[in-house]
Amino acid sequence: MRLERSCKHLDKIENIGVILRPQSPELKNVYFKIEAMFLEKNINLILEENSANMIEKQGIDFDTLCKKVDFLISIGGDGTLLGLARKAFKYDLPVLGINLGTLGFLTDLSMEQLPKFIDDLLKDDYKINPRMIIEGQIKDKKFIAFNDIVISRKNLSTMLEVRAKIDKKAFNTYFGDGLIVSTPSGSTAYNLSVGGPIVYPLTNAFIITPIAPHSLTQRPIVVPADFEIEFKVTKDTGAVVIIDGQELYDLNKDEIIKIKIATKKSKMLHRSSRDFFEVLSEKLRWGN
Ligand SMILES: NC(=O)c1ccc[n+]([C@@H]2O[C@H](COP(=O)([O-])OP(=O)(O)OC[C@H]3O[C@@H](n4cnc5c(N)ncnc54)[C@H](O)[C@@H]3O)[C@@H](O)[C@H]2O)c1
Ligand SMILES: Nc1ncnc2c1ncn2[C@@H]1O[C@H](COP(=O)(O)OP(=O)(O)OP(=O)(O)O)[C@@H](O)[C@H]1O
Repeated sequence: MRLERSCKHLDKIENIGVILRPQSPELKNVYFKIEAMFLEKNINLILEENSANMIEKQGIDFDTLCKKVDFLISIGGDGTLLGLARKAFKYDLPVLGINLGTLGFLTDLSMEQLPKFIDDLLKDDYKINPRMIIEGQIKDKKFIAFNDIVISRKNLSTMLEVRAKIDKKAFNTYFGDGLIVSTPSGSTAYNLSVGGPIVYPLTNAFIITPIAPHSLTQRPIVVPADFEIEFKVTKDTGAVVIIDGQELYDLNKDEIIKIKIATKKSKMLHRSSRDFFEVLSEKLRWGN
């Protein structure tokens, strides 16, 4: 398909690391089914230790796991895959999502599609898409986001005032509930709910979308991937920064959060037939 880019394929497929959705011991039987499907093709699954403990199996810690495996599988929903993609990023390992969650927008495969996918995998028929990652920094604390970084008001009864600079030049002051800085992959998450644009996942850009802005002219803006952005909360009303809905930091008055696109990309393993517009149609009911 046009615009599709693929990373280098895997050198070998012998060992795969597995992470299960937390607090879901009911995934035990599903895991055994998946393990049997891979074992039949002489591929070993190795469980990460927290997932293993949850279903009373043996596992190894995440760092050791990443040194042993050829790629990683998340079994759960989008949240589990997001958590895994963020952790796998520094090891440069591709991640595949098997969907046992509710929406499963990012997760590629259903249990029904898995047997064919394993056959295709062994025929080198799959794709590894590069996904843009956002890097954020507040003082010395650095973090990464796959979907989005949200600057949100902490106090429900007051409005947030956030000054924004692009490439060190002031460009806007946002008044409202906050704002979302989203990657193209994250554009279909919170960004979409507050009226932001859907951006094709492999586009080289990121999106700044105000949340409930108190001005009719405040609109989402799509900016090139090499811009560096800074935000500063200018009133003492209390603000929080939320990364992919999973990590949270306070942002005090006059503290600066710096945001830019990481030079490295995250790697998502997909069926070669996966098509973004089909996902929109199936999951978001486009055209229905
Ligand atoms: N009002 C909202 O829509 C809202 C509010 C808070 C957070 N979020 C989103 O939730 C994300 C975290 O997801 P989660 O699954 O861990 O939490 P969650 O379980 O609270 O899920 C939020 C929903 O967003 C979906 N989702 C997540 N990433 C997506 C993506 N890239 N494209 C389309 N849908 C996606 C999930 O499947 C789920 O249905 C955050 O990154 C943020 O974007 C959305
Ligand atoms: N590694 C993780 N770190 C933090 N939270 C996580 C992690 N994995 C999963 N969660 C959280 O657990 C909850 C449920 O997980 P998940 O999103 O995978 O399932 P779901 O909600 O059934 O599926 P979906 O997100 O596709 O609707 C989510 O709120 C998610 O953010």
